[in-house]
Amino acid sequence: MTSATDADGFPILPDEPDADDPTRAPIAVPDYPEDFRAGFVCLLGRPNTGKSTLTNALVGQKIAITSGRPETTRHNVRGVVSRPGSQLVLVDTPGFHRPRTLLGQRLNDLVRDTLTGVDVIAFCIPAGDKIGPGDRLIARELADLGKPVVAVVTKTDTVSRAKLAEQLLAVDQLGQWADIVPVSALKGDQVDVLEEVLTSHLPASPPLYPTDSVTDEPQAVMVGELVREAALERLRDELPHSLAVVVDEIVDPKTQDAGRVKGTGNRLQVRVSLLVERDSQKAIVIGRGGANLKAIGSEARRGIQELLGRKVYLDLHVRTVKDWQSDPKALARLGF
Ligand SMILES: Nc1nc2c(ncn2[C@@H]2O[C@H](COP(=O)(O)OP(=O)(O)OP(=O)(O)O)[C@@H](O)[C@H]2O)c(=O)[nH]1
Repeated sequence: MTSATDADGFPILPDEPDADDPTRAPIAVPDYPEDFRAGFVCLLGRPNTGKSTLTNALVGQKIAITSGRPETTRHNVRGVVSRPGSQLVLVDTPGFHRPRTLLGQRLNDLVRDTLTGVDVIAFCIPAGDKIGPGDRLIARELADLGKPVVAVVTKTDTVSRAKLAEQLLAVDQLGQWADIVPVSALKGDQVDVLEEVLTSHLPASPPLYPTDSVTDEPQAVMVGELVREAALERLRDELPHSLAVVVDEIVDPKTQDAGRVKGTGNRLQVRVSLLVERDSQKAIVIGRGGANLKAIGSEARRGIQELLGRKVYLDLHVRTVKDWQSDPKALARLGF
């Protein structure tokens, strides 16, 4: 077992969880109604079309990186919208664009991989942008997928009603859409309608993520993102897209039984698993003498403490799960 300590001398445990350790128990999914709907939604569109902002508006918290510059989103970001009768799992993809560069080609492959695993696709087209070859390219790709596609006309606050009506017509003529929804993520306009429409295209399914806490879930997503970002930053090109992050649990010793970690005081205990597909990747993530994992842990802990506004004990584990990317639903039930 490789072990490392973080900057405060607390252990960062990179090995398999102890099956008998009660703090490692999977998160229980509570009872759900029989007609519960749950599934994956992929937000798709050219760069800068408002996908990240819309993800944030749907989830209700800032979880994706947004910026005025195109193509800032380099990896999938998930948000979970839990309601009493439904659960939308949002997958935010990199911008879909013409494969001019190898990196572009890789991003497009990633987009296609993502699309095969989702239940409904939301295709984002800004209200004020003329429909161009990029949009037609995406529309063609989507036509062959056999999945419901909701055309989302974004940034409606930037145009007049007449312009919006014109754009809705143009979008209607662009392809076969399950629905067309105009929305302004910035103003929060029609975001609830979009949520309803997307949910209507989900299959009957038990919740894919724990539903007990609507407000805690985005927090866990953000914690996971911070760990993932720290890992990608540290590992750069060594480990491209086969790294997944699972937040196993967040325990507050002030209000919950804190388990068996001695010497961590009142720190929030955050347990996170890094999933890789091969043992060779596991060795990369851990690094020599645990150096990579230690650096990832320190960097992520700084961000998590800033996010949550309190001291955190971060417990990182690296696990090999063969081909975790191939079955998103099975993975979701594993807690991913
Ligand atoms: N006025 C207005 N601006 C918006 C709206 N949604 C997004 N924007 C702006 O459009 C720009 C791009 O938004 P993002 O959400 O980063 O777009 P994206 O599609 O995720 O971009 P990539 O990561 O490059 O693919 C940002 O400057 C946003 O503030 C909206 O509803 N109204």
